[in-house]
Amino acid sequence: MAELSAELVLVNGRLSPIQERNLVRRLGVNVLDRTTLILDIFAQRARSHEGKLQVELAQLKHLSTRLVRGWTHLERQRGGIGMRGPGETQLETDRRLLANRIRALTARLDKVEQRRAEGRRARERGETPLIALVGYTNAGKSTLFNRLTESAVMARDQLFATLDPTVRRIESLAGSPVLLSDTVGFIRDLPHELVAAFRATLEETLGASLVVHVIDAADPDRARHQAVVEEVLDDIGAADLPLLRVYNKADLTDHAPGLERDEGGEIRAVWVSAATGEGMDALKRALSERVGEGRIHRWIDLGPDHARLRSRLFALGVVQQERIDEEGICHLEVELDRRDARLLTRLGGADGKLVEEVLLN
Ligand SMILES: Nc1nc2c(ncn2[C@@H]2O[C@H](COP(=O)(O)OP(=O)(O)OP(=O)(O)O)[C@@H](O)[C@H]2O)c(=O)[nH]1
Ligand SMILES: [Mg+2]
Repeated sequence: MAELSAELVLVNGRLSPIQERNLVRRLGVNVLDRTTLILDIFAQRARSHEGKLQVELAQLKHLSTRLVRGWTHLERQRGGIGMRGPGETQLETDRRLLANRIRALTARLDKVEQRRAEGRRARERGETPLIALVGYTNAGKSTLFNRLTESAVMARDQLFATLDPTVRRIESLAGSPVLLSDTVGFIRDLPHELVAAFRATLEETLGASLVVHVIDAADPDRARHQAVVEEVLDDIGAADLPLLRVYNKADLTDHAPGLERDEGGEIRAVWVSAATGEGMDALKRALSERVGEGRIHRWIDLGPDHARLRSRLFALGVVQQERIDEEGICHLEVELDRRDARLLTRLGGADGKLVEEVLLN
């Protein structure tokens, strides 16, 4: 946390134009607000093509809001960013060029995102369950990811060490293969431009069968950071996915590594140290116990009045086999996420009721 907070003391909050100009003079830089700073860090960390595009786009969008709002007083001091058209002030030229670049980047990002969505759908069709690691920045997600996959994703004591989602296949975690994803860390008061920029990345999480919330157990701000992450999950619509809380860095606390269960025997949390490897067996047990939980695998019988439901199930690609008996009743073997089943209840009427009774019970 140290890296950013020293600078934040200086720049947090909105500055008046006069304060801003004085700071520009004193420091000789234009990096003056929290968003610009975070974006700067993001720009240094982005590795993938998509990550770089997302950061550049967010930077330009942010710059353009500042051009409109607060930069007129700096107009004469700056060189500007391109050739001035006839009768244009420098500010107008800057705005026009920015708008062009933003459009071009948006178009390129749309394409990249489309390709990634296709990849995600292909994965879903493949039906290998996805476990998504999420958590506040610096909680230890990448270290844990490396432990679980025995791979070497960059783990560092710095904010946003990971910007691009990484997905690996683990052959034998829950007895059967699973996919594990490591994603960008969340942060308190993430400026809304950034939430928008990384929405696509965060939405990877929505495809997960199990969300693993990695929490830095030794963080003095633990409760607040934990709440922030769960609010963001709520925001992107991931609140009703199965969630497992993992308290990492147990080595820095008095708490023993291992499983915590509630009175009903349900796993409440797991304490681990990704750094020392303590608690990893307990974590693996918890993951395999919980990952199947969000899946429904059963037979459903559909009469002729359930044609709509039948076609929706086929469209979702969740039908494993179909047998039609002499009375014309379709017996379908389906395997799907509880979440998808819940969405199907929106069909309402007899279809919704059947989903409720047969799939969700
Ligand atoms: N003592 C201790 N340190 C740990 C543990 N797990 C991770 N760390 C350290 O915590 C720091 C952050 O770890 P990362 O794995 O990069 O954290 P992250 O959540 O991926 O961070 P971002 O990608 O920035 O969101 C690194 O210095 C790790 O070495 C642990 O169990 N114990
Ligand atoms: Mg990381």
